[in-house]
Amino acid sequence: MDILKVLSRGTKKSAKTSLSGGSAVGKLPSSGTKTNPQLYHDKVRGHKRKRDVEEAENKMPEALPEVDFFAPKDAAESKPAKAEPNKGMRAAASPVPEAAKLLSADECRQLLRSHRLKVTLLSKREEQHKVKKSKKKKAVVEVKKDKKPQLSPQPLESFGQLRSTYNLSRRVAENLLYQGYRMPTEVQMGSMPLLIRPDLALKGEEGLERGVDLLAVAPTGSGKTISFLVPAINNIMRRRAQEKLHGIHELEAIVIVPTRELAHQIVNVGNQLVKGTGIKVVGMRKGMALAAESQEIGEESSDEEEEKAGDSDDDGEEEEEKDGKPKVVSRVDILITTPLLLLNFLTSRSSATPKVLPTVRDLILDEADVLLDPLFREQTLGIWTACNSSDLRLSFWSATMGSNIETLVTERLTSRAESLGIPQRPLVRLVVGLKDTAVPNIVHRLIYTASEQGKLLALRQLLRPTSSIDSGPPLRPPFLVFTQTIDRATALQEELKYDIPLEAGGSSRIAALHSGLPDAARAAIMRKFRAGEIWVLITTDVLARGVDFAGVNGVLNYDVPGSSAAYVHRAGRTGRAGREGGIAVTFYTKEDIPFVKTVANVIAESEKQAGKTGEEAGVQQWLLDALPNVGKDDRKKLKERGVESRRSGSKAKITSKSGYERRKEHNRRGAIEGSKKRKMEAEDGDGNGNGNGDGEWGGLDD
Ligand SMILES: Nc1ncnc2c1ncn2[C@@H]1O[C@H](COP(=O)(O)OP(=O)(O)OP(=O)(O)O)[C@@H](O)[C@H]1O
Repeated sequence: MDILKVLSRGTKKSAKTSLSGGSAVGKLPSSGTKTNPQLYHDKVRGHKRKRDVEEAENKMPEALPEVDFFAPKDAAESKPAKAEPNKGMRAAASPVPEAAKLLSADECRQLLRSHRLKVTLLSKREEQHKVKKSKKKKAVVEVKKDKKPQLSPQPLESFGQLRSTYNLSRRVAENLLYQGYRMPTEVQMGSMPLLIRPDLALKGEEGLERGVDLLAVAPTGSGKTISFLVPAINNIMRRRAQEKLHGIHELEAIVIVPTRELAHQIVNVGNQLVKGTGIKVVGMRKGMALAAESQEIGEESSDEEEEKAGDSDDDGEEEEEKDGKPKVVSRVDILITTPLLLLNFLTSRSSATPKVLPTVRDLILDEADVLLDPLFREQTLGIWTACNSSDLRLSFWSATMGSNIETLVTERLTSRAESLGIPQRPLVRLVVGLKDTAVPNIVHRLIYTASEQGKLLALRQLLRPTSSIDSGPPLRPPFLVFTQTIDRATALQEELKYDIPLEAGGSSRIAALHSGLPDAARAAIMRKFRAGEIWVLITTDVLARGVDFAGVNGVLNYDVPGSSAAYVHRAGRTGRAGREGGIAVTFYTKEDIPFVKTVANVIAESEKQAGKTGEEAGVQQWLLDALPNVGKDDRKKLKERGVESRRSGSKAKITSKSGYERRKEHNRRGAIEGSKKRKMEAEDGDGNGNGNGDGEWGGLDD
């Protein structure tokens, strides 16, 4: 069914011409056109880069799997033609090894610079001096007066190098290639060598070649997930091969994420990458227990149960434990969890002291800035403390990272080393592009709608454009709509559910997902949205971070986000992996004017980065000049609570009914309830009605 045609029913122009002029449709993220996932592939680098790309493409096996962006992962798996085109496919997909070759210091520097990759050593001054000295011994370090030293580690030029130069497990390399990736994204270029073979990536850097802790800041949708999963998997395999530990399972890596949806997604990606390696990637669930120190090991779960836990390839519709007893999962190598779930297990009452996880060597914080924000901080730090191995390697990942988070991480690493009496591992920061800006390949629109009613009208117009593209930016389904609160998400869904024509699926095409829903309902909605059954998904910030819907064409901030970081993450749900044509629209009303400059600034900065000026820009200079600055206190309040008037009261309501209609409806409801009550009281023989009754429903306060 043609979504565009149905949604534009009743318009004079054809869907093709009236919506976006035909050719633009081909460029939408949902069209699945192959794109270059590298965001910064400027032509200045010219011939060399171009040749690299051609080489990478020539090396690809012919029978690559097709990517169907909306196929649910399990459905895609079950289609033999797509999942395993022929038996020899995996063998054919083996990456072609390239001769091991390291770039010179100058080449490294040039390549990193051309991809806007900046690598900085963030360790203590004494350590910097050490590095400074090592410069004489041909180290690749630039130390400028008071500035932190820049490093130029070996960048990953192609996935083939992972095998040849960095000795990645053949199986993992094949699994990676089988995903259909052709070339590494910038964050993969910068981080994978550092995490897989620091001795090679940082050859010549005294004190760094034994490994570093990493703080990586890279745009949304730039492939951070495999950047941390592949090294984590490979490190487990390498250590076990070296120590001749075959067929064992031990919890060696933990990935902490802020939401269940993101956890399920990472489990799915992990399961693709560990196929055939014997490694188990498991998502933490309520009531699940792990083999941890100071814990009495209970009855082991059956293999069947473990298979289920490890191989679930969905959005998390697993069954909860039925008997209420915790299930001991002894066969876990990599655990993906939200902070509270794991902390609850570590501090559960079954043991007097909190449990520790001494076997964990890799602790990964995905969306680290939110995990270390006051909201999650105690929980995250609790897990960090429980991982007490002296070999622990930490990595922190996000598209946004405030300097307060950097300071917190640095201090924590120092105090951890001191309390365990171990040398502090150097901390390296990797930044792709300009920190804290939105992904450069999307379009931004900031639209003034004056009032709440105006927002509804504007959204209806976007859903069913009736004239030309001048009437609004081309926001095409499937798209996400973000509201400030759960109540508003639910109300907006109620309001819009009849806006999609019945023959197009009607109300089933629109859904609301928020943390107030049970797990199973959340998972079902995720699955349907991925499958293309839901076209408009209304949500809160619960889906703002990390969640990867490859073919989402746009994002609508129905309510302004509470911070610039929230804007970057919400907008980043479109334009994933370098896809062009994504759009982020933000509505604002009179009430938002005191706060909207935060968003306007981040849009302006992102567009400057992307080289968009003048007419192309979503925020004009005059608007930036006209909007009032947002004070520090207001910024804080906005981040914590959003726009106050939208939390409760009449302004918080989303409805197209007038105040008069709503009062009438409310009174009618009240009258029915009152009459029922009176009837019941009469039946009970209490004719006085206890003084309640009609007085309870005095109408709405507007
Ligand atoms: N080298 C690559 N080439 C093409 N696509 C890639 C590559 N690496 C990852 N991807 C795809 O890019 C998409 C985004 O990846 P991922 O979810 O890891 O992004 P992210 O950087 O973690 O984003 P966010 O900051 O929103 O969490 C995924 O669909 C993934 O399959």
